Amino acid sequence: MTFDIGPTAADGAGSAPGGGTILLLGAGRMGGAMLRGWLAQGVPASAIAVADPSPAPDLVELAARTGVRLNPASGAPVDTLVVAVKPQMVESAAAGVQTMLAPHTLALSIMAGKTLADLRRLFPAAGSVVRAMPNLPAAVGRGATVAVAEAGCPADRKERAASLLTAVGSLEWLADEALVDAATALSGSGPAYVFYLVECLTRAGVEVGLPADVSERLARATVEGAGALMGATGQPAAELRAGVTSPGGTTAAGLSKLMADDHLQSLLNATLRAAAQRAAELGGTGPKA
Ligand SMILES: NC(=O)C1=CN([C@@H]2O[C@H](COP(=O)(O)OP(=O)(O)OC[C@H]3O[C@@H](n4cnc5c(N)ncnc54)[C@H](O)[C@@H]3O)[C@@H](O)[C@H]2O)C=CC1
Ligand SMILES: O=C(O)[C@@H]1CCC=N1
Repeated sequence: MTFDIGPTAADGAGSAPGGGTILLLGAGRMGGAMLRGWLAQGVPASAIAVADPSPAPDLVELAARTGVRLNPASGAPVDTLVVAVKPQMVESAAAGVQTMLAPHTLALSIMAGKTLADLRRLFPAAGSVVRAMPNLPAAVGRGATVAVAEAGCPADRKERAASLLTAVGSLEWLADEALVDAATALSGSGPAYVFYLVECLTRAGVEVGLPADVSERLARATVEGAGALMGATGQPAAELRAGVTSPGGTTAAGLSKLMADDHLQSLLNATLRAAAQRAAELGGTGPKA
């Protein structure tokens, strides 16, 4: 059985984002979010196949409903291979897709830590490789992604990568691959820091007397609303903060604790350093755990 998912970009296939055939290797939280974004942006389901040995029930349902191929037998090369497995899994996952790589194939990775050199070693027959780092808000079309292409990557391959990445949010191309681990620490991992802030605000609300359920609703709505306001106005964060802070008021009293001695800044500096360091460790053949 061949891996028959329609015409290839080399055949002049499709004007949909991404164009040509796509194999998504790993469709968990991030891969699944990207898949949903592509479908929402009009990438034909018939052009997409997913390889995942343990697909979640909602992914199985999505594939059945849309016609995305789930775990078809391997065969003919694809135009774009999107690598969305855990970095610790990629050595074994890569072995199964070697026959789907050809000079017209773009290997687009979203794995933390794995470098362009790693990708070149893992997918030697792919014509081009691009390393990207999206984040989980891609699930609602609000991802923030950075990407870097290997030297000499043709413009049309970068455009193909860009169309798949911008289907789920914003994209910044980085000229220096060394910055990807830093961006991973900030925007890749960043949503978790924000969710933790909501958890902490909830507990702090309880500490000052609010019922837990009220506190959680208020904490969530505050972070959602502040983010939406920042997005809608485009104003600098410091300006927006000043707008909340009446001289001698409650916010100034609260911030006098939050901003004291730059504790939070130091903590975030250490947080990003640790995350970037971990990204660096995940590169190469990487640790197993
Ligand atoms: N979760 C996040 O917020 C972000 C994750 N990433 C990157 O995305 C990648 C995936 O992360 P998640 O989606 O969070 O993980 P996940 O665990 O939700 O998904 C990984 C998927 O890979 C599948 N898988 C395992 N072995 C496989 C194999 N041999 N062949 C094909 N599929 C296989 C699993 O069944 C699972 O569905 C990682 O490399 C991570 O660094 C990047 C940005 C953000
Ligand atoms: O925690 C991780 O390794 C992945 C990469 C960025 C967000 N999640």
